[in-house]
Amino acid sequence: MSLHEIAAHATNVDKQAFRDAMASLGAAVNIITTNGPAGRAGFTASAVCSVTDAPPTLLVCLNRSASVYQVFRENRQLCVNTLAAGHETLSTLFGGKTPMPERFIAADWSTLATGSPILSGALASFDCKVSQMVSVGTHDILFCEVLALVRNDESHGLAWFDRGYHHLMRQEAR
Ligand SMILES: NC(=O)C1=CN([C@@H]2O[C@H](COP(=O)(O)OP(=O)(O)OC[C@H]3O[C@@H](n4cnc5c(N)ncnc54)[C@H](O)[C@@H]3O)[C@@H](O)[C@H]2O)C=CC1
Ligand SMILES: Cc1cc2nc3c(=O)[nH]c(=O)nc-3n(C[C@H](O)[C@H](O)[C@H](O)COP(=O)(O)O)c2cc1C
Repeated sequence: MSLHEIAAHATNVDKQAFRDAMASLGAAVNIITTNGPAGRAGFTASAVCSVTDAPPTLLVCLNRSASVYQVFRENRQLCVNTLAAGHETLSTLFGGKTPMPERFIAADWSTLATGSPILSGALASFDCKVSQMVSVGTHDILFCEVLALVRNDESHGLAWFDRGYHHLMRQEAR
């Protein structure tokens, strides 16, 4: 019996029950981009989290069956672009099935340290090198060390909650 089979037998919680419960965890929405020897690619991700500030590191969970997987695996550098209110259409474009050139043509991009695309108007863009990749089930966890970043403190935020987009308003100036 493989480790995966043991894990599947050890729980009575099926995939759908897990997803239904996960739909109640609100999360930031991000477009993860890369450019390098393997080419340019990008996808939408809510599975992004801060790991440590020394060295500044975050993690991104990427499904190994995604069309973009090999490009990210080979480039080993990426940018986490945290989306702002108004980026819903862009998020859906990068959320699957759309050819890569059509995804990128829909917005303005620049570069910072690694050459990965930095999205104009993102709330924050974290330009990173991938320091470690760990496989868990269907996904790889990419640990990403932040080499450079830019912030935009003007726009409101965007959250993915209950399978839909929601705007997060900034506090009034205090
Ligand atoms: N971590 C991931 O890989 C995520 C994938 N998605 C994908 O986006 C599409 C739309 O998602 P929803 O409308 O939120 O409905 P959904 O019912 O597919 O997912 C509900 C929640 O379950 C979690 N989830 C979904 N698929 C997952 C996966 N393969 N591995 C780990 N967690 C997963 C996420 O927290 C998601 O928001 C689906 O195709 C889904 O697979 C969405 C969010 C996270
Ligand atoms: C709101 C939202 C959040 C998503 N979060 C993730 C994620 O965290 N990890 C992941 O591997 N895929 C996630 N996906 C799915 C990927 O964006 C999608 O599989 C990716 O664009 C690759 O699609 P493709 O294989 O058609 O190119 C998410 C999709 C949406 C709409």
